[in-house]
Amino acid sequence: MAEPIRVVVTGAAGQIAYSLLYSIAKGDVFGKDQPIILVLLDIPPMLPVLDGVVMELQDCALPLLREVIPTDEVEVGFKDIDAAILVGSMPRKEGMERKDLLKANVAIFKTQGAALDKYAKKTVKQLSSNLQRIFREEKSKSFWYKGHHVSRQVLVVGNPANTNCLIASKSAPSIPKENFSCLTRLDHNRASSQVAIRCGVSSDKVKNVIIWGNHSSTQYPDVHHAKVDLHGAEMGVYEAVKDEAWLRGDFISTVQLRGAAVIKSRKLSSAMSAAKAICDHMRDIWFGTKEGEFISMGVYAAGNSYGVPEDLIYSFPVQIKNKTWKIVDGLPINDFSRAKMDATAAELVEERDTALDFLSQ
Ligand SMILES: NC(=O)C1=CN([C@@H]2O[C@H](COP(=O)(O)OP(=O)(O)OC[C@H]3O[C@@H](n4cnc5c(N)ncnc54)[C@H](O)[C@@H]3O)[C@@H](O)[C@H]2O)C=CC1
Ligand SMILES: O=C(O)CCC(=O)C(=O)O
Repeated sequence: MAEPIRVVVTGAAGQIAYSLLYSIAKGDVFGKDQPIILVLLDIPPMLPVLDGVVMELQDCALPLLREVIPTDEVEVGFKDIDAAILVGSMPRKEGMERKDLLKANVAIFKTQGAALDKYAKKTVKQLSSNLQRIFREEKSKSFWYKGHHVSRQVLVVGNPANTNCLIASKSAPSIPKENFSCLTRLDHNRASSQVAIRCGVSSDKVKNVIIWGNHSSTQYPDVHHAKVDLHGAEMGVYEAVKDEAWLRGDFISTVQLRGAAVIKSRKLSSAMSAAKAICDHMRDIWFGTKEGEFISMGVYAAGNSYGVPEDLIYSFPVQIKNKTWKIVDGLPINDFSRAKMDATAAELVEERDTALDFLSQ
């Protein structure tokens, strides 16, 4: 059996982690033969709660789970990690926008980026030499050579996720920007599911929806390139749904505002579906996306072919192979889509500038 990998989850005493940790520990993310050391990072007042989570994980008697390390120290949390899932931060309450969390949360991601830079450094050096070797070996395979190899992955979940991810990455200058991504898979899953329900098919019959931009109410769920398998016949979503007004109206706003709708109803933000999306995101990084399919994730925008400003973490359609992600280039974009992609980019520029302003004070 393989050597154990070390996975840190921050905010490990919180509600998302409560669903997430079990799925990771039982092999849903990194594979059914991959032993795991789980590192649980939270703040000092939550240590007693973490003790309870450790007890429960032990009580699950999961064969892949080799060790559980609860801690409130970043130097323990981030040491030699193979994957970091940064959930820990404040969630919004009813009536707030996610960007209202900027001031409270961006400072956390600055500190954690700096800690990753410092304590995950050894593995990062290893990544750089891996990168060089892979680039040498893969030079002839043009498509994936242009992608970004990621062996030590940092996924930012805490909101506002895109901007927190950008700040964490900027605070970790020795770690390649390609190692950072933020979660928009929950929005992606919501969009697929809405189309599937509308068409009366299961959600696996819908592929290639795209979430462009920010994990916020300006995000653009786009189905112009998506396909539905409608009882054996594959067709475009517009053709399958036959209701352009819905696709351009309520479909988009339902996905954009779903997080707020869940908060209104549960008085707590999405947790089970967020944990499932984190698993989908990480599993696709580890094992690759299906042939001919793409998924959405927030990645560093440098070099994109869609005219999105470069110094942002923006959600794009992405394909992944051999732990190498690549933005799907060259999809045709109509005027309707262009306007929405630009609006969400503008919000991200504003969030980034506000965050940098807070951090410089
Ligand atoms: N990107 C996405 O799709 C989604 C993002 N979220 C975001 O995820 C975050 C967490 O949500 P929940 O688990 O529901 O919140 P929660 O309040 O249940 O748990 C958050 C945990 O983070 C801990 N924490 C706070 N500061 C920390 C720090 N500096 N280091 C380590 N841990 C720290 C808290 O003590 C708490 O245990 C929120 O910001 C929420 O808005 C939630 C759902 C989806
Ligand atoms: O909406 C929020 O602020 C928290 C949860 C979340 O990001 C979501 O449900 O999409």
